Amino acid sequence: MPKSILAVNAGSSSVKITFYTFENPPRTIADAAISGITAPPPTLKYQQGDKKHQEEVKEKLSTPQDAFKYLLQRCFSDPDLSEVASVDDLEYICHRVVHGGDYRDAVEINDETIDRLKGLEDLAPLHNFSALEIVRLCKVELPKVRSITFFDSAFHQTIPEATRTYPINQEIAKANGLRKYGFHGISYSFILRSVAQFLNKSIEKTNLVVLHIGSGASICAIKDGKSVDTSMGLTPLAGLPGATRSGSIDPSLVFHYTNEAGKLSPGSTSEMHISTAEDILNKQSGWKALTGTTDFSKIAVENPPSKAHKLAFDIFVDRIQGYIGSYYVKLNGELDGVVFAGGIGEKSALLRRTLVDKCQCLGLAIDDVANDKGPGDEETVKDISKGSSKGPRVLVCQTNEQFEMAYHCACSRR
Ligand SMILES: Nc1ncnc2c1ncn2[C@@H]1O[C@H](COP(=O)(O)OP(=O)(O)O)[C@@H](O)[C@H]1O
Ligand SMILES: CC(=O)OP(=O)(O)O
Ligand SMILES: [Mg+2]
Repeated sequence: MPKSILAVNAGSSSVKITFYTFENPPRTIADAAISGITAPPPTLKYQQGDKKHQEEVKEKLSTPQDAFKYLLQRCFSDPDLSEVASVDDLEYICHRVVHGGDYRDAVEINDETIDRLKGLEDLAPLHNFSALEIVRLCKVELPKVRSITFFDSAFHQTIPEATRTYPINQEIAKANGLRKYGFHGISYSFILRSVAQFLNKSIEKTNLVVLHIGSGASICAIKDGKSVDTSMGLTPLAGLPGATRSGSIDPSLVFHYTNEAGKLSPGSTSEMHISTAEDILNKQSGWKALTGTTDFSKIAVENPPSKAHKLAFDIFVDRIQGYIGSYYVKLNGELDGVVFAGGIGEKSALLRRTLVDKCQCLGLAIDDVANDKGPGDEETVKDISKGSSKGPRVLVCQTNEQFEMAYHCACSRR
């Protein structure tokens, strides 16, 4: 039986896995996800071909490792999933790790790299912990399967020095790795390749402003196929607000918010240390703090249920508009398109319409029918620009981080 690739995308409250055939391009075999690890009961979503299934999980799954083990077992024991019946069917496991520090590329896990990854955990405990726990688990429990870690930050290694440097003491900055790294790069890499192909252009000649907006949101300026700026920074907290994140604020704010800011947060564990300030700005802010919901589909509606919902929507539009303007100028107005991606970017016609309206002066215009319809299931990129528009294209791209990892794994390791 030909071997397969398993791609893992672990967050703090969810673990998504996808099995692919080990071929170029990879083909999806099955998709499974556990969400709600931090707010039990956890939910399992499972998709294999046309078979879709969702259920509450009875077992206690309190860590990402538990969720990952449960998902593997579930898939291996499915009699309809003969292509992946045991660990012996796996050639590679690809892991999405958000913070890759100075890594410019994906790395294979061995004793040496696992030590280097430990250093990254200190830089971004909140974002790397779950993924690295699963990487460690695979090394111990699935030692025969090779693990590759792909980093969100690697795509942004091309950001120029003046953009990535914070104006602080440079000796301290260098010693502690304090600079802009940027994230969502696995997604940006997928979007760039897909959009360049859609526009029939070479990647090296493609200039875009891309919005990856989901529960974490960021925006990226791509010039000649390279990231030249992005809104997230040292950590994924900077830039745009998100489901529970504040995005950029005056850094002094948090010391006026609470005098406990520098203390360890109650959410810290013996393995993962997080300050109260980080906890407030990463987990107790954003849409949740403003409206009580983390679900942006309840906020992006024509008639918002409260003033707070309307304010949350307007704040998001305001911040994104500011970045689009800034990146348009950084790209010297020479952009092929503005691309909407991520759960919100792909699904919210209202947000796309509102933003394009606000950016009319840049020549952006959409076709309302195409925008309302959005992309079909099998449509990776959809052009929603107005037919007569001479400005940059307005595009929607259904991004896929798991596929991107499997694609690079299959391309480079066959
Ligand atoms: N129709 C919609 N309108 C607005 N937001 C939506 C819609 N459908 C889903 N979303 C939002 O997309 C976000 C999830 O985005 P996604 O990129 O899938 O997640 P994650 O960032 O966790 O990977 C959630 O905030 C969800 O509410
Ligand atoms: C980097 C980041 O914010 O990731 P996510 O959107 O998956 O939370
Ligand atoms: Mg995501």
